[in-house]
Amino acid sequence: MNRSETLASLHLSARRRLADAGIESSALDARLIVEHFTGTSRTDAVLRPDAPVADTIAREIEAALDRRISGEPVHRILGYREFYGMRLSLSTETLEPRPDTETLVDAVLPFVHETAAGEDICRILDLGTGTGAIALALVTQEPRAVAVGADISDDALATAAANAGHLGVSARFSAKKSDWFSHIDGLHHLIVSNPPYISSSEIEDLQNEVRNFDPRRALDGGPDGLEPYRTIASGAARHLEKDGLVGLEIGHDQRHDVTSIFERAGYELLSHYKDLGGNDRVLVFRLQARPDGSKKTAWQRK
Ligand SMILES: C[S@@+](CC[C@H](N)C(=O)[O-])C[C@H]1O[C@@H](n2cnc3c(N)ncnc32)[C@H](O)[C@@H]1O
Repeated sequence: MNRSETLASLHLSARRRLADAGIESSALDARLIVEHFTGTSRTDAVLRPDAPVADTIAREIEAALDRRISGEPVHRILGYREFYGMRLSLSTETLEPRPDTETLVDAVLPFVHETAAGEDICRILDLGTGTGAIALALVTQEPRAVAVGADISDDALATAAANAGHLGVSARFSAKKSDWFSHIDGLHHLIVSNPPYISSSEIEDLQNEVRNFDPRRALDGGPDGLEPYRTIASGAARHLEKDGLVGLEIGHDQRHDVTSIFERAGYELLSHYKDLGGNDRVLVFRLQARPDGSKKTAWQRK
């Protein structure tokens, strides 16, 4: 790039560099990078194409394009990713939240609203919270909801707490260090989790962008990818309110395995959901045992 750049020339050269390097999403990634480092929007690119861009900024963009070309995902370079309409900061030990995970939020949100309407509160536990994505989406959508976001990573917990602060929901979100349930107290109406669910041996086959930039601890579900589900199935009942639910993201081929793990632990599958790509992605369970004969709520009968 030469050193007397305008917004339009930078957009064009960035797009060309990424396309020439064979980056699949070159147009989008180039736009996101240029907008981020110049602090401009799509409207600026249309209304002020000749706006001059300082050399220092052009050099930052060049460095970001180099990182993208060497395989780093664009949102890692930007340091944030949008999830459920929120801008969430990322850090070294957080997974980039994925659009598929929004399916889990959509699946449990009606229950969160219903519980909050009936109880004036809905207590949520998000196991393996990462950036806080799932818990923060739920508490921002339901003002009476409160959430504990648990993770084993200090870095992830600090990031989740900072994200809660930026979203103005710190009073209703607490980040808690816990090895799954090890440091969790109290009863929750809803337990949600998108645990690591890739088998250890499959991790080496993942796309470079996932394997090299998402933290291994966020991906590795043990020898068969199911270990975290076994741990959650065996511990959840001690932390669930009566009539509480467990909502889980799963790998596309794990519906039957995860269902039998939870059925063996005394749960029944209430519903399952596919992601936008048509893959099995979310399971919602409730405890089978109902010794007091209490009825399912309207939401649970749907
Ligand atoms: C697939 S990521 C999900 C992150 C986030 N919930 C999301 O959906 O974007 C799994 C998360 O589980 C956390 N984790 C891994 N092992 C854990 C454990 N033993 N106890 C608690 N959290 C754990 C990882 O640090 C990571 O943040």
